[in-house]
Amino acid sequence: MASSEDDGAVDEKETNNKRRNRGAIATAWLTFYNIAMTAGWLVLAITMMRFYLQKGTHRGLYRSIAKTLKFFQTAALIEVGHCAIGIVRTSVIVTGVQVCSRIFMVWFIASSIRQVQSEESVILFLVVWTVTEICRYSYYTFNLLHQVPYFIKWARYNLFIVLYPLGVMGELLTIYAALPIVRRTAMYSLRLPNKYNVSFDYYYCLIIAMLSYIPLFPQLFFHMLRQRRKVLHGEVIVEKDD
Ligand SMILES: CCCCCCCCCCCCC[C@@H](O)CC(=O)SCCNC(=O)CCNC(=O)[C@H](O)C(C)(C)COP(=O)(O)OP(=O)(O)OC[C@H]1O[C@@H](n2cnc3c(N)ncnc32)[C@H](O)[C@@H]1OP(=O)(O)O
Repeated sequence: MASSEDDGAVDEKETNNKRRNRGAIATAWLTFYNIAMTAGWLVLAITMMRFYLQKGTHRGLYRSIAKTLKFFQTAALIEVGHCAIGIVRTSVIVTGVQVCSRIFMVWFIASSIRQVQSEESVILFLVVWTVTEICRYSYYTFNLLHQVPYFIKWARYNLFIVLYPLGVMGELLTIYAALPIVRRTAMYSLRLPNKYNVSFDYYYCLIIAMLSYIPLFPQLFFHMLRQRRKVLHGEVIVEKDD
């Protein structure tokens, strides 16, 4: 039977092999990608702070950052590609759900429904996403350089305990605020009769999206708790492949 020391050695070898297998080009690309994303979210943080300090209100703030937000949040789709081609050791499903739900919030709620843009809940999820992403992408960058300052590691694997529920609250309250507007305007909906003979009601689609947080959010949260135990406490966690 293999001893735990042997297991540890095998584990370390596997990690080194995976790092070596990633190759210099992939590492260079990931470093560039993470630096660009950290910079993008820093720009968003600075723009939001400047807007609030100058205007003294959150009204109009969303419009001032909409383009930058759409660009950098949509660019996160590349991460699903990273997982799919195996250059980062993360689940395609976990990353896909996280990224797609954010893209949905940005494109199909906050940017499409002007009336919700001045809701406090929008500012809540924007601030939470911004803090999270600055910590996450800077952690990945330093990790690739094998020099992670402890406070960044600490922030990456502790802040989410508070920020994740707050972000979810901001997102759900925003979708909730959108419901009456969507119902009134019948936006993105297709009513019968029509030449395709298909009906689609965006209002019910939003209700289903809200309900889907119930099974999906705990899975994302517990995934992060497992990552936290692995990174901060060195626990070896055997994850099922996708
Ligand atoms: C389409 C209709 C949708 C309808 C709605 C559906 C609702 C679904 C509910 C979803 C709720 C989401 C709510 C959410 O939006 C709210 C918020 O985000 S609030 C803010 C707080 N959020 C967080 O803190 C997010 C935390 N979660 C995550 O970070 C994600 O789980 C994930 C992005 C997937 C990251 O997890 P991951 O498994 O990657 O863990 P690690 O970060 O520890 O990374 C593991 C290893 O991979 C390496 N890695 C990963 N990415 C990179 C990269 N870009 N560059 C380099 N390396 C990378 C990382 O370093 C680790 O490597 P190693 O093990 O060698 O250290």
